[in-house]
Amino acid sequence: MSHRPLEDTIAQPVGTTLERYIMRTQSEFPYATGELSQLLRDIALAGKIVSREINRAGLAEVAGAFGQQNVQGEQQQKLDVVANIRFIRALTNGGQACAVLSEEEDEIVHTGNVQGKYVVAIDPLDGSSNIDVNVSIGTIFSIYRRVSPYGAPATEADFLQGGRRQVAAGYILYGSSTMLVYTTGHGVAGFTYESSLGEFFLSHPRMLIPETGNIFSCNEGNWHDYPEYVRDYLSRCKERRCSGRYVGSLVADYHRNLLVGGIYLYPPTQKNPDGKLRLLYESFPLAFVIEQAGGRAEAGPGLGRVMDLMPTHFHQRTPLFTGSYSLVDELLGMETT
Ligand SMILES: O=P(O)(O)OC[C@H]1O[C@](O)(COP(=O)(O)O)[C@@H](O)[C@@H]1O
Ligand SMILES: [Mg+2]
Ligand SMILES: [Mg+2]
Repeated sequence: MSHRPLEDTIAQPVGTTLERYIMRTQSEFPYATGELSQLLRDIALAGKIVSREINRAGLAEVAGAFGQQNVQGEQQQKLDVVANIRFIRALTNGGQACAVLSEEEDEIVHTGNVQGKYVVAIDPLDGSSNIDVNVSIGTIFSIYRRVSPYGAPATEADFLQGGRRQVAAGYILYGSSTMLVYTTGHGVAGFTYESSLGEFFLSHPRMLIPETGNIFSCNEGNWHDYPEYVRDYLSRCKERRCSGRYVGSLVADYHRNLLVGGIYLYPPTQKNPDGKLRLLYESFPLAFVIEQAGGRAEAGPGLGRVMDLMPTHFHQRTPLFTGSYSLVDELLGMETT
């Protein structure tokens, strides 16, 4: 039996852990006093726990519906509730977040950390319709520095600051591997979870989306509801023999396009005239990441960049067109042709 020379084993670096990367890049954070670093660690910790829960998704105790509806009128899945509890608990115990706004909660969740300088908006489990069919799902998060006074509970204003006031944002993808991807406004980095070591390792430094791509991603079942410019754009993609790819989990469709180029579209439909996706904990964080990766995120012709939208309420929705710069540019150009 041939033994790998010890040198080879020792020579193999384990890589940069998330912990080490956060410490190394902490100086980039405004106010760089370690609180935001701790917050990112808390999110990563909850992500590891939720990843473990998701790996057991087929087992009765975590499979299926929870039997309650959330504020969006959607049936909550058990894992929606589990993920929601795990993230809120980690953010509460971590001490840096004074409040959390979650897709699964009607109102702000005050953590009791009134000295905490940050608030977090979160989609604890994205792609809920795919949980029980073993298809990739995710978590999406957005972090703001609070504007309300320290020492008092957070206020609505802390969450309605607008996309440009995010200090950090990202997502966790629970797929063939579990990945954490985030930005603090200094580029985008991706980390892959090595569960046997319980560590996220830097696997995708300086993520940049290709300027163009050959993939369009949307639920064509809504074709008849789509505005004409969207149908025209999709027809043009098909004439160009682009590939249609739609997982039905925003994080999974978005991540694929971020790596290989492409465009994700969730236009307004009759059922959702403002689009389906939520501004504060789906569109804003993914818009921040895609812009930092050289891509674009738009709400549609005449509505402008997602990051420039000013929110008025917690669970508001927005159309979303995001991905490779030239593909989104082309889509916006359709309206006038
Ligand atoms: O079934 P549809 O209408 O295509 O919608 C799918 C979209 O809805 C979502 O599932 C909404 O997110 P949640 O699962 O967090 O509610 C996205 O992940 C996905 O892109
Ligand atoms: Mg979602
Ligand atoms: Mg969700």
